Amino acid sequence: MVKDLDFYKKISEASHDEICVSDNKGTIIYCNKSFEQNYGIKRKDIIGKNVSFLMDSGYATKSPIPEVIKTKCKVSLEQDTLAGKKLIITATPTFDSSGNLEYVVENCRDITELNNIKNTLEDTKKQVKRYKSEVETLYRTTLKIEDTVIMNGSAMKPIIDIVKNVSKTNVSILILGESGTGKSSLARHIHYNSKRSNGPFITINCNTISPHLLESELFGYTSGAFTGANSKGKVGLIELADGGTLFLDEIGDIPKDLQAKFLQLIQDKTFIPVGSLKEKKVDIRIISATNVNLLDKVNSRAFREDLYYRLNVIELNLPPLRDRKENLVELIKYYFKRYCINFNEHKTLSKEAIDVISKYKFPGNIRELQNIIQNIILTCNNNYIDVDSLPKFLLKSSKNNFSNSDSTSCNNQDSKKSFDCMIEECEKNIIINSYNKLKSSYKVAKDLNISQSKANRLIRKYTKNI
Ligand SMILES: Nc1ncnc2c1ncn2[C@@H]1O[C@H](COP(=O)(O)OP(=O)(O)OP(=O)(O)O)[C@@H](O)[C@H]1O
Repeated sequence: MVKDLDFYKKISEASHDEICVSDNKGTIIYCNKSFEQNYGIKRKDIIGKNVSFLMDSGYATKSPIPEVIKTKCKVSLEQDTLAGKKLIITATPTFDSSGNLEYVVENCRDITELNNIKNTLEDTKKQVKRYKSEVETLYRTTLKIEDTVIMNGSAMKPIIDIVKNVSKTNVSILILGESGTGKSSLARHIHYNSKRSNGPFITINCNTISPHLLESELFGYTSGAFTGANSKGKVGLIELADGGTLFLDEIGDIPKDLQAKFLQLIQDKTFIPVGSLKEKKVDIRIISATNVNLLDKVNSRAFREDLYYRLNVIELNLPPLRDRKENLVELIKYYFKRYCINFNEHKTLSKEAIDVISKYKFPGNIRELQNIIQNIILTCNNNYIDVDSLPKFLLKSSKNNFSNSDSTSCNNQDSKKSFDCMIEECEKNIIINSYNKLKSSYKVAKDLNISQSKANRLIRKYTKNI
């Protein structure tokens, strides 16, 4: 059925997209209603004028029509109008029966809203990034996570040298050391000195999340993955670490059934959320830490050997504080100054007092040192803190350490006696340190895994003069 001109005019007028037609010289001969809205100009003011009028009078910044006239080909471009619209214009040539250019038909889509959505999305992405870093800052402040890492001294030098070399790479690092030696602090130090420092630093403590929640907390889950799950699904901690560092603390406590999933994560940086069939990829650096002997766990088949070697590309062994003499002195000075500022105290610690404190064995490492320094600042009434103002257990431990070396040398002639004597001295130090720290025979028994009657007997034997 042949339709009349009115029919085509109606269609063109109803079109949400702009339609504009010029002749082969660029003179506008038709435009629909959307054109008026896009450019903020009445049809009567443009029809019969050359398209260049739009640019000359500032209604538009460019037009594809001159280019189509020149090339006789279809041209598309993006443009901003005086009316504040963002448009995508496609101009197509039409030809007469002899192949000569007859008209240029412009079709134009308003993408202002789409563009706004795109900008909002970008803003949201930026905000998410900002929130991530704010959460990290809050987390660090709430948990009073210390940023300063004091790593001077000969015992720490080999570690610092390795850290300098590996910080800029993406290799996996395994940090070993007793509790409180600074494994988490070192992991953060590596992250904040790496190319990933602007990305997130996410810590997962493998023994604090309950084993049946661990997989979904780490790898996330899809909607309806299990009863009680959030209906929208949840992004796991591993995905939150994308672009940054994932710190796996207490790595030795990863349940055996999750170790294969971790192996895939470390090898290919991919994982499958709980309840999903689709693999996800993340860009992460993995640092792990433990205070247990992981090789023992490998030997007893509690820890996968292949996972152990993937985690342990670089191994850093943090020595206990008692083996870091120069570092220990710096730490005493640093924390004394820091806590004096915190407590608004103006106190000084004598050189001799520092010497006595540094002879203590610090079984609880830096964490114990922090407690002892706070205790000294808050319990000592003098502003100048000398040896005689220090807690008794520090003086005792300092004397014990001197007498230790005496007893060893004086018994050198009688090797049997010397050996027994050394064993006794060790026992004495362990009991005194534990009792001074825990102040209860019940806790000492638990700490040292001995019966309470044995703990009582040894405490009586070694502490009668305290
Ligand atoms: N090199 C350092 N200089 C100054 N302070 C440090 C240093 N290393 C650790 N600390 C501080 O010592 C405390 C214990 O450190 P951290 O938590 O890193 O030890 P850890 O070995 O990870 O302990 P755990 O095995 O119990 O988790 C923290 O308050 C930390 O800020």
